[in-house]
Amino acid sequence: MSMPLWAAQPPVSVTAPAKVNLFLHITGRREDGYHELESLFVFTEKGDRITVAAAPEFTFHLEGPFAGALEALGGAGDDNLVVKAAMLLAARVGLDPQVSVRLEKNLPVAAGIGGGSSDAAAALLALNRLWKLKLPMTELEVIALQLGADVPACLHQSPLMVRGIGEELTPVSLPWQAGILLVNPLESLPTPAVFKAYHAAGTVFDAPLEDAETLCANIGGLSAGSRNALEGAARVICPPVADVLDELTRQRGVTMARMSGSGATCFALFESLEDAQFAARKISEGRRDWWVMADHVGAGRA
Ligand SMILES: C[C@@](CO)(OP(=O)(O)O)[C@H](O)COP(=O)(O)OP(=O)(O)OC[C@H]1O[C@@H](n2ccc(N)nc2=O)[C@H](O)[C@@H]1O
Ligand SMILES: Nc1ncnc2c1ncn2[C@@H]1O[C@H](COP(=O)(O)OP(=O)(O)O)[C@@H](O)[C@H]1O
Repeated sequence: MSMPLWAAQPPVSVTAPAKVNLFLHITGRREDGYHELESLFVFTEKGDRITVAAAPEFTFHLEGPFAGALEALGGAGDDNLVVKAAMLLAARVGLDPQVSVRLEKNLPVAAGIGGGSSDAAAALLALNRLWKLKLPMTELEVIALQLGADVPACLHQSPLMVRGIGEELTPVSLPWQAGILLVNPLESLPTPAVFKAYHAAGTVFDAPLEDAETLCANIGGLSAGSRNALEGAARVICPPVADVLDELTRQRGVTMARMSGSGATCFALFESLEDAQFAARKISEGRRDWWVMADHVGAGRA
């Protein structure tokens, strides 16, 4: 098979960071069953890693500490969101997907931190560069939404207010930065199961916030004036969520602790990265069966 013109390009690598919902309100439900959200998304620096390179034919290679977990959930082949993203983008621009795609899976799977969504978004960003497509963000967002509700937001990799089912995006500039510690009890929690439990517990939708930007301007206000609407449901179907939150709340320098997305990953914000790293060491010593990751979040561009 002949090689395409862009075959001389060097490989492109893009990090797929963890997405953290600092708050997650559910404001309604559409007729197709999807929920309308109001949520503040922030992104870590560390995450999965996607590398794409020109190749004679399409290949997909999965590696990293959570490759086995993803394989067990059936995500090692054509169902991987990275593969789907590559196929969708190639079809959209009329190219043969002659590309090798490598995914280093460092983030836990089905964990409320959008690993799959972030991988799909990173694959779109990487291929947009490798294939020199220069598609604008707005066009990538339309393709991304076909891959999952969270995928358009994950293209941005910086703080956003997210509404609708995930397609209404407002970049926010947070006047603070914080250390963050993510902890997952290593029980995967599928998103649809959590939404189902949320309904079983009796639905009370959150009212849209009057001034979300002011609420997010400081962590105290954010903690007191918002919540994760799925946390109660996740605690019921996955009791270790409560243990993780108890452990996080107990750490030195914590300013806020909460679950992210549909769980089971929970996060704590700290005054500094050092405090988050200290707590990471302490928690991993006591709970070797949990996944922990310290990083920092905040700021962002307006
Ligand atoms: C809940 C959130 C919050 O950020 O995150 P995660 O916990 O998945 O990380 C997201 O909205 C998840 O987005 P994403 O993971 O892309 O969802 P999709 O694959 O599109 O949908 C998975 C399932 O979740 C439910 N779903 C998802 C999004 C939404 N706004 N309403 C829903 O009801 C539906 O049952 C759907 O079948
Ligand atoms: N690259 C990928 N990484 C993670 N999960 C993936 C990927 N591709 C497909 N999936 C599937 O998507 C589902 C949700 O995974 P993930 O995005 O990690 O969850 P969450 O949105 O709760 O954080 C999993 O059941 C998994 O099988």
